[in-house]
Amino acid sequence: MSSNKESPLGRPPQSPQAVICKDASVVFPNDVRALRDVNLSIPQGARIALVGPSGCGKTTLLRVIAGLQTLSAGECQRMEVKERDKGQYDRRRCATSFVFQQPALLPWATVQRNVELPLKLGRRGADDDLANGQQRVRDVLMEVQLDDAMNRFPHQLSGGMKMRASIARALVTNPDLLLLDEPFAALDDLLRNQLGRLVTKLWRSHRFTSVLVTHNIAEAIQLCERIVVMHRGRLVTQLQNPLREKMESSDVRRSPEFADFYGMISDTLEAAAKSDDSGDPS
Ligand SMILES: Nc1ncnc2c1ncn2[C@@H]1O[C@H](COP(=O)(O)OP(=O)(O)OP(=O)(O)O)[C@@H](O)[C@H]1O
Repeated sequence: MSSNKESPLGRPPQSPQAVICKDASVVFPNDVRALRDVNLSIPQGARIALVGPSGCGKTTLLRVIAGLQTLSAGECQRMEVKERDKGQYDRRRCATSFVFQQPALLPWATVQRNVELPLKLGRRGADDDLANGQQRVRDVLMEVQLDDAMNRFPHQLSGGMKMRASIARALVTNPDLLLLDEPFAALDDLLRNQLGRLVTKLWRSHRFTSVLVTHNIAEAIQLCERIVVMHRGRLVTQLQNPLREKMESSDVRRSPEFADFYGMISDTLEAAAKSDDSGDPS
C-alpha cells in the first residue's frame, strides 16, 4: 500500500532516489565496453559529479541516466514524478534537460526564441498557454541575467552569455534532472567560476537533481556534494564532499580541507591509472 500523499509542491514526499542504476553495462557494436556493472543511486535534489580520464565512460553514463543509451545488461530507473496539473494528479516520467560544452543555439533565432524552443517542442510546454510559456521564458532569462539580451542573436553574444542562454533553455521546462556534460570546459577560469556560481544559485531556487561530467576536480568539489570517480567503465569509488557546507564560499579553494579532498580525488585517479600499468585486466 502506498502512502504517497502529495506535498504542497505537488510532488510525493517519499521518493528519495531520482536515479537508480543497477549493474548497468554498455557494450557498443564495436565491442568497446563503455560501462561495466555500474551501481549508482542518486537522491532527489542531489548534485553529483562524474570524474575520470577521457574515455572512461562518463558521457555514456550520463546518456544512460537520461534514457538515451540502451543498456547491454542491468537496468537504470529514473523516478516517476507525480504532480498536480489542472486540478488532476498526473504521473509522468521525470523531465530531463542537458547542458553541453557547445551552447548549440540556433543562429537564426533570438535568445528569446532559442530559450522558448523546448516549450514549443515539448509535451509539457504544449499544455501551457502561450502567455504562461512566454512569462516562463522571461523569468528564466531574468534568472540568468539575460533579460536585456533577449532580442539579440547568438552571434551578438559573448561565450559566457551563450552558455547562460543554453542554461536558460535547459531550465525553461523546469526539469527534475539536469545533466551537464563538461559545460564550462571551453571557458576561462573566471567565467567558469561565475557560471558555476550561477548553476548553484539556480539549484537553490529550483532544487533539480544534477549530474555534472567534468575533468576539473576543483569544479567538481565546488559544485557537487558527491564525487563519483570512474575508470575504464567502472565506478572506482564515490566520495562524499566534506566541504559541502562551505563550498559556496569564495575562499574555500584556499582552505586546507579543499587541498586534502582535491588530493584524495587525484590520488584515486592516479591509483586507478597505475592499476592499468600493472597489467590489471579489470
Ligand atoms: N557510439 C559509440 N560507438 C562506439 N564506441 C563509443 C561510442 N560512444 C562512446 N564510445 C566509446 O566508449 C568509451 C567511453 O566513451 P565516453 O564518451 O562515455 O567517455 P568519456 O569518459 O565521456 O570521455 P571524454 O572525457 O573524453 O568525453 C570510449 O572508449 C569511446 O570511444
